[in-house]
Amino acid sequence: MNAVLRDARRIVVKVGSSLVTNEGRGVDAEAIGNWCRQLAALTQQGREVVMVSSGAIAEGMKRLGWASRPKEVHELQAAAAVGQMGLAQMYESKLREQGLGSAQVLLTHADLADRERYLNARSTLLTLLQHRVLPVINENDTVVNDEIKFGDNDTLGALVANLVEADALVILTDQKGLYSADPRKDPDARFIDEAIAGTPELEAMAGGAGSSIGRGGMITKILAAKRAAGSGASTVIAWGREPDVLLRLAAGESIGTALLASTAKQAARKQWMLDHLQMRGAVIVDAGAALKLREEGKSLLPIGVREVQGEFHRGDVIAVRDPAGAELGRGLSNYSSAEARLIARKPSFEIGAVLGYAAEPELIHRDNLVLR
Ligand SMILES: Nc1ncnc2c1ncn2[C@@H]1O[C@H](COP(=O)(O)OP(=O)(O)O)[C@@H](O)[C@H]1O
Ligand SMILES: N[C@@H](CCC(=O)OP(=O)(O)O)C(=O)O
Repeated sequence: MNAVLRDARRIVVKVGSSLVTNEGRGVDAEAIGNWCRQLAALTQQGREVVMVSSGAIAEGMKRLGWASRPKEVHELQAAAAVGQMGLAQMYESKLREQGLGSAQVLLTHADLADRERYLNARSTLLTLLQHRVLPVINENDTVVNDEIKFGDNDTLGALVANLVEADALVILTDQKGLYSADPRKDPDARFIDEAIAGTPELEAMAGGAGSSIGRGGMITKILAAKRAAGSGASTVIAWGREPDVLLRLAAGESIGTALLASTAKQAARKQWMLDHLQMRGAVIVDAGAALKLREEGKSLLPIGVREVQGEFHRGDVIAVRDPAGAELGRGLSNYSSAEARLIARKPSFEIGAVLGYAAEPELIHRDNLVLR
C-alpha cells in the first residue's frame, strides 16, 4: 500500500516527451485521452490536478519534417512554438471530452525566480483550480536561452509543485520507475519501490536520458523529487502507459517508485520562505490583529495595519510587529509598501476603490505567514 497519492488533495502530474509523442512519432492522442480520462476521475474525487506536459519540441520537429533534433537553440525554439500548438490543442479537446476546462500556462525559470511573478503565477494557477479548470503547463521555450532553461520538465514539475503547494508530484515516464542503474544498460538493475527523497545514494543510481527524445533522464527526476520534498510533496515515478496508473495510485496501489518527503507540507513551505527570501520592510499591526494572527492563525488584513515601515514590493518578505514593536512573524506581502500605506486601516472591500484594482483581500495570506 502506497499512500502518496491516496491522501493527496492537490497533485502535479508530469509527462515526458517520449510518452506524449510516442517516441517522437507525433502527439499520442490515445495516451493523452487516457490520462485526461483519469484526470477527470481524480477531479471527480475532489482532487485538484495540474498537468506539466513536455513534447512541444518533439511534436514541432515532426510537423516541420525534421528527422533529427537541431543543435541551434533558435531552431529548437521554433520547433517548440510549432509543436506547442498541437500539444495544447490535443489536451484541450481531450479534457473537453471529459467535461473539463483547460488552460495553457507557459513558464520560465526567470518567472519563478522573481518574487512578484512567482506570486502572480501562483495566484493564476490557484484561481484556475478554484474554477475547476485544469492547467496544462510547459516551459516557455521561445524566450529562454541555454543558461536559463529548465531544459527538462522534471525540474519545472517540481517548481510547480512548490508553487501550488501540491501534496504529491507524479512523474510519468517510459520506465516502471527508478532502478539501481539505467535498465537500458544494466540488465541486473534492481527496482526501487520506495526511498526518502533527497537520499544521496539515489543520485548515484540515476543515469541520463534513455531515448533521443527525452532530455533529463532519471537524475532530473531524482532531483525533482528532492526539490518537491522541500515544500513537503512526495513524488511517485511511474510508467505512463501502465493501465489506469493515476487511478490505481490514487486508490493506494503501489505502482512505480515512491520518493517520500520527510517534512510536513506547511512546515516545509514556511522554512523555505525563511531560508530563501530576504526581509524588506515591516508593518505594525494593532492589538486586535496581533491576537487574530497569534491565537486564531488568521491572515493579516489591511484593516489591522497601523504603520508601514521601509520600502518593499509585492512578493517581498516583511516583518509583522505588534504595537510594542515585538516581531510576531514574517510573511510574503501581497502589496507594495506604497500600496500598503494607502490601504492600511481600511476594510478589504475598499482596496479596489483606493488602488484602482484589488489583488487579494489580505495583506499577507496565512499560508504565506510564519509566526515566531
Ligand atoms: N536508474 C535508472 N532507472 C530508470 N531509468 C533510468 C535510470 N537511469 C537512467 N534512466 C533512463 O532515464 C530514461 C527516462 O528519462 P527521459 O528519457 O528523460 O524521459 P522523460 O521524457 O519521460 O523525461 C529511461 O528511459 C532510462 O533509460
Ligand atoms: N519544453 C520542452 C520539454 C523538454 C523535455 O524534453 O522534457 P522531458 O521530456 O520531460 O525530459 C518540450 O515541450 O519539448
